[in-house]
Amino acid sequence: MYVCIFANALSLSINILVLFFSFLCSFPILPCTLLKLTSPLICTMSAYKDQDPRLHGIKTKIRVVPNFPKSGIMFQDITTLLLDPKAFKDTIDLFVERYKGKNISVVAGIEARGFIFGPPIALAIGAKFVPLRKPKKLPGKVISQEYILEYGRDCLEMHVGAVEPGERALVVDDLIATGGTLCAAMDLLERVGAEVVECACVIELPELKGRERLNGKPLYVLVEYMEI
Ligand SMILES: O=P(O)(O)OC[C@H]1O[C@H](OP(=O)(O)OP(=O)(O)O)[C@H](O)[C@@H]1O
Ligand SMILES: Nc1ncnc2[nH]cnc12
Repeated sequence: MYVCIFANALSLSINILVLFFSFLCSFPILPCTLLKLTSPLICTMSAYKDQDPRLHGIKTKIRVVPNFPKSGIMFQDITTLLLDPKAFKDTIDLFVERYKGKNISVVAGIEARGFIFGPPIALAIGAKFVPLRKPKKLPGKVISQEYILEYGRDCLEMHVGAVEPGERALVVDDLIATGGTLCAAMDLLERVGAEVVECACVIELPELKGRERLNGKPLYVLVEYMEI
């Protein structure tokens, strides 16, 4: 009799499991939801993978100019995005939604295009804005960091005293290519004792593998551009 009760219980459990899985399969959307819940890395590093409806509009407003400033470079021109107030606002809003309430006290923007996106984000999240400038532009005492670009060499500088040890910083730029610029920016901030919480860019050129140069520091981008 006990064998019979056990066999019935087993068969009931199998039936419940079969019913549960058939139920899951009748909702094709569910596996994506589960993937989102179980793999935050995939979902948080590139907003595009989340398919926020605003992202398509942003991507379509970025103009690609072949062979600028040098032959072979596919230049990502964000000036066309700035011409569209909705797409520009959506860009800022997406970053603000991500960083509001994260206790970030400093937004460091990289010259020149990080100066366009950084200040509105800083104001909206209640942080100060610190410009990281090209050499000999800042009048006060500075610290400097050299780096190598997709098309040349450059250097970034930051005012001494602009950022205090222990501050939580967000680095903002329009684009990551090789990652050299973001590395230099993070080096400057970490040299004065700040904690870089994340780097944020509108565009990533994934083929240049800049993300891999950031020593595991999180990078959040809105759109990716593949050259092929
Ligand atoms: O990931 P990386 O290979 O370092 O390249 C990214 C950097 O290149 C571009 O700036 P650029 O140096 O052309 O300066 P600009 O904004 O002053 O024109 C871009 O705005 C980033 O700051
Ligand atoms: N392809 C690109 N477009 C715009 N800015 C860049 N900085 C480095 N590479 C770039």
